Formats: sequence, C-alpha cells, structure tokens
Amino acid sequence: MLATLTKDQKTASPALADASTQEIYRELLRRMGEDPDRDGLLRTPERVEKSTAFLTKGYTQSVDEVLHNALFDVDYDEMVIVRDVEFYSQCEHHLLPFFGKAHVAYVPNGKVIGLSKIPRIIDVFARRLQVQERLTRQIAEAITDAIHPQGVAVILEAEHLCMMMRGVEKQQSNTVTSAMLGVFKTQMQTRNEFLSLVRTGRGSNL
Ligand SMILES: Nc1nc2c(ncn2[C@@H]2O[C@H](COP(=O)(O)OP(=O)(O)OP(=O)(O)O)[C@@H](O)[C@H]2O)c(=O)[nH]1
Ligand SMILES: [Zn+2]
Repeated sequence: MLATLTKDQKTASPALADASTQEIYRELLRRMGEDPDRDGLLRTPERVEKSTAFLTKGYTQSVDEVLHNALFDVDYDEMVIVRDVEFYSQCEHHLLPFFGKAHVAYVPNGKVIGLSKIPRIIDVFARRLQVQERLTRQIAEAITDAIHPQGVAVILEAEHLCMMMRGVEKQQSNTVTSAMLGVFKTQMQTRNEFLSLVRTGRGSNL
C-alpha cells in the first residue's frame, strides 16, 4: 500500500476499493500481455510497490522536516551556489522519468541553510509527479520561505524519457527551466554572476 493514499483517494474508484496495490499491479501486468505468475514476475508487484513508494516519497515529506532546523545565523551576504546536483523526477503526463542537474543559488539575509539541505529540498519536490517548471518554482519558493534571503535562483537542466524513448523520440535535446526571485530578478549583475558560475561547473550544458 502506498503510504500516501488518503481515505478519499482510496474510495475514489469504488470498483477497486478492496483491491490491494499489488493486486492492481498484477492486473496491469496481465493487461500488458504478461503472465504475472511466471517466475520472474512473481514478486514484481511487491517490488514496484516498494520502488514507487520511494520514487514518490516527496508526498510524505515536508521541507521543515528535511531542514531539521539546520538554519544558521551567519554574517555573510555574498552569493551561495550549490551546483550540479543530480535529481530524478517523473513527468506527470506519462509517469516516465525526467532527470538532470539542478543549480541553486541564494544571497543570504542574515541566515544560511545547511548545505546538504539544498539537495534534500530538491528531492522533496522531485520525488513527486511533476512538470519541470513547477519543480523549479517549488524549490525556489521553499528556500525563500525557509530563510527569507535577498534572492534565490534555480536552474534545472533535464532530459525527459517521454521525449526520448517514445513520442517525438529526440535523444539530444534537453530542457532548461529557471526561477529567479528577489535580487536575481531585479539585478542583472547578480543574475549574470550566477549564470557564469553555473557555466563553469562540471555538469552544465548552458
Ligand atoms: N511543459 C512541460 N511539458 C511536459 C513536461 N513533461 C512532459 N511534458 C509534455 O506534456 C505534453 C503532453 O502532451 P499530450 O499531447 O497531451 O500527450 P502525448 O500525446 O503523449 O504527447 P507527445 O509526447 O507529443 O506524444 C507533451 O508535450 C510532453 O512533452 C514538463 O515537465 N513540462
Ligand atoms: Zn512526459
């Protein structure tokens, strides 16, 4: 059973109300033309239930919980950048992965955030069904809410399997999205400094 189902979600489809999640995956295998009772597939519903719970565990997490109070009063008002953070998410249209690198920057306003918490915040939102634009925005807003900095910038560069292994089948394209808040929106110089520091990182195609 996925931990995230509310009572309403469970009863949303009365015909399936009594079916377990694993029974539903067995049925999906059957409808793919497979035999869910053959050796290799016997434990597949159990594995898929477990891996799906992991890949969507962002629904059961909150930013407060992952921050764990790791916010520090530090007298530093230059840009902090955590770049080339790999992330894996799933597109909400096809339930296929999209994945790539996140680059996050902020200019503090009296408080800094524990460095490891930036990738943790990214994952809280990446491990949900997403569109890349919303994911980008949610990361920027979560950091803003946590430390009220002078500004936050987030760039995501991602490859979408729904555009690669199906649909338009384009293997070389990637999608870049950004959210620029506060001084990253109002001060061209700050935004440019961020962009040039991202470009000199290891994993950026910008
Ligand atoms: N903006 C945006 N679009 C996305 C994202 N992930 C997937 N999509 C797009 O969502 C759209 C869904 O389009 P539909 O026409 O409803 O679905 P489809 O027939 O499967 O589309 P194709 O992928 O073109 O075959 C596609 O254009 C996808 O590329 C995302 O993160 N952001
Ligand atoms: Zn998709």
